Amino acid sequence: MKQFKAESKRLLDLMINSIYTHREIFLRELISNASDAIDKLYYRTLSDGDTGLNRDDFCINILPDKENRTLTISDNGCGMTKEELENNLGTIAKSGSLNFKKENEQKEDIEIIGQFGVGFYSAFMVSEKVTVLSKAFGSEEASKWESTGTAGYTIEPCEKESHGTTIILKLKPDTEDNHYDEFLETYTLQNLVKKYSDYIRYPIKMDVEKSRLKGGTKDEYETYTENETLNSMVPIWRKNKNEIKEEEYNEFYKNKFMDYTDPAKVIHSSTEGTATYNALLFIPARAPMNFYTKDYEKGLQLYSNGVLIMDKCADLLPDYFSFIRGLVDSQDLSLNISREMLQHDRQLKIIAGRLEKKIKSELESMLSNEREKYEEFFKNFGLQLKYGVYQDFGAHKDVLQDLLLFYSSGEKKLVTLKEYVSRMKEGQKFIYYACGENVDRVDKLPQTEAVKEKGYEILYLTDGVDEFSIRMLMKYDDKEFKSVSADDLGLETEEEKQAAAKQVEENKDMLNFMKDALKGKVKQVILSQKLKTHPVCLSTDGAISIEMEKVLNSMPTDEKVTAQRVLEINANHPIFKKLCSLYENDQDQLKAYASLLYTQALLIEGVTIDDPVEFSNQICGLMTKE
Ligand SMILES: Nc1ncnc2c1ncn2[C@@H]1O[C@H](COP(=O)(O)OP(=O)(O)OP(=O)(O)O)[C@@H](O)[C@H]1O
Repeated sequence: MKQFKAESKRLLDLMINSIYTHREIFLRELISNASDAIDKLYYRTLSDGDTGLNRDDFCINILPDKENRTLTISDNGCGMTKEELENNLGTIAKSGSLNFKKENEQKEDIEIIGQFGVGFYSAFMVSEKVTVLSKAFGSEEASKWESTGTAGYTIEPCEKESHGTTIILKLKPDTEDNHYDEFLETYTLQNLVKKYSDYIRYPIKMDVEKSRLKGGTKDEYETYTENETLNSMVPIWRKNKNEIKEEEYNEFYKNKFMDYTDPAKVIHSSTEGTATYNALLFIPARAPMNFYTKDYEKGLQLYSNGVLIMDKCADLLPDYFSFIRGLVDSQDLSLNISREMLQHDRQLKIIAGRLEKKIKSELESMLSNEREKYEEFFKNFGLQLKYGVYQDFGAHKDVLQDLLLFYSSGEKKLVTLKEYVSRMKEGQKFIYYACGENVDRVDKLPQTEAVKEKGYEILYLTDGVDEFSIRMLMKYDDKEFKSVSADDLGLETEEEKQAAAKQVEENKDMLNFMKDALKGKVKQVILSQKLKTHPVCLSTDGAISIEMEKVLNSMPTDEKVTAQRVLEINANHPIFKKLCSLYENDQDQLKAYASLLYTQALLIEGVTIDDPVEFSNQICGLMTKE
């Protein structure tokens, strides 16, 4: 049988130019390799007993050299023999690290990063020549591997004092669009280490030039060089919860997610089993400025073995919890070659599912134990939860319904649906709600009179999305929601209903006359069952309410919707008698009255009226009538 031959040159070309989208990750890859090499030697130390090595001596060094345009990354890890150099760096997709992992599978705490055998070649994205000097631990000889990329490589013996590997990158010349020399800037290198390799477990060091006040002077400065450790090494999320102080979490959050305020809540969880991960999540104390805009990007940082894989992994959070900031670190992820994407999202789905449950239970416990704090949270992010109920055709309503708060007419504060139901009166069939711009306005709505008179609580819905969410919920604890503007509020007895029907029948002609006078603006004019002292109000027939009409029509589309309006008149109000008498004696005046009453009802609902000037003239007409 013939063997396939890897077209090395083409493969390398492919590798260099198409695997990675950000060339800056070459540094992450080389540092990860160095960390793997140190890990391997360290494990050997553990199993072979005394090798004369001390864990504290292990480190990775970065050395930029602007004059020669080189960037050197060196480690004092296991190093490579000539054969290993040949095997590992001469064969694309050959990973010594993967072999090591397989051979040491039974050992605990192995956190080797490499697995694909391609990361090293990312160096060619920024380098015209790569030189590797390596000396295997315990060997006397060192070798030099050198390559300019697709043309091949050379290996020859060389001098190297101590064990480990030194990689020298000769950076490509700058072009108009590509400034490779940015990788020689201290600032860039510091940032890249912080971004991708902050939690590598060995120190990553670099000489950094600093300035200080010259001894004995007050305003003279001198520069000096300090060998600085660039990474913080210990990921706070891997520490034991009991050992972390609140301030430590807060500082971490503020630095990492660039917020000025301490988070409202820290959620730190570690899980083993089907998915092993550490998660450190935060609920911000305030919604970011752009939170409710298109610009806001949800997602958690995703680390694999302490190396940053993705800055905003959206799949880890459902939209309704998009306010959560934080990170997840897992060894179990199926990474693809570039570590820029995940291969299969099964593992990710399991983690996301667990996180969702965890976030929900944290919110629930905040709601029961820290009510004030929860209300503050709800002020910031409640809208997102309400959108969540409405989104995806209500698929998430069960998850979210107990996290919602609405203002209650009875309690005069925010209440949960559960609390509302627990206080429902005997015989109360529905959960009542009323919509409007703000609590004060809703409180004054004439439609609320009859329900209030019964001593029933009403939920005041003041956000545009509220009624949509409530309609999506349909029921809570088997109790239907009912708008106070609905035609049948379920408040009357059978006799009351019959008496009302009789009264409507008796006044049918007048009510129809008024309807015609309003020229199609209302579907019906009826005698109201919900008004007690107020003369008039508006209700709707059909699926769209006045509030929904307002919300839908405020959206930037050309299509406008209209709620089917019903004008309700209070038969117990003196105006009713007046209407009856006008119907008998002055039908022209009745037309004007119908229009006036309708406009008043619109104003009460907070709907802009079409012709305020005409309204004003009509009122003045009445005011000056002798
Ligand atoms: N600094 C180093 N010290 C010792 N061995 C190294 C070093 N860098 C690379 N190697 C060896 O070369 C192999 C290939 O490295 P490369 O970065 O291409 O792949 P990898 O790290 O195994 O996998 P991945 O593509 O997932 O990063 C490694 O598996 C390792 O055996």
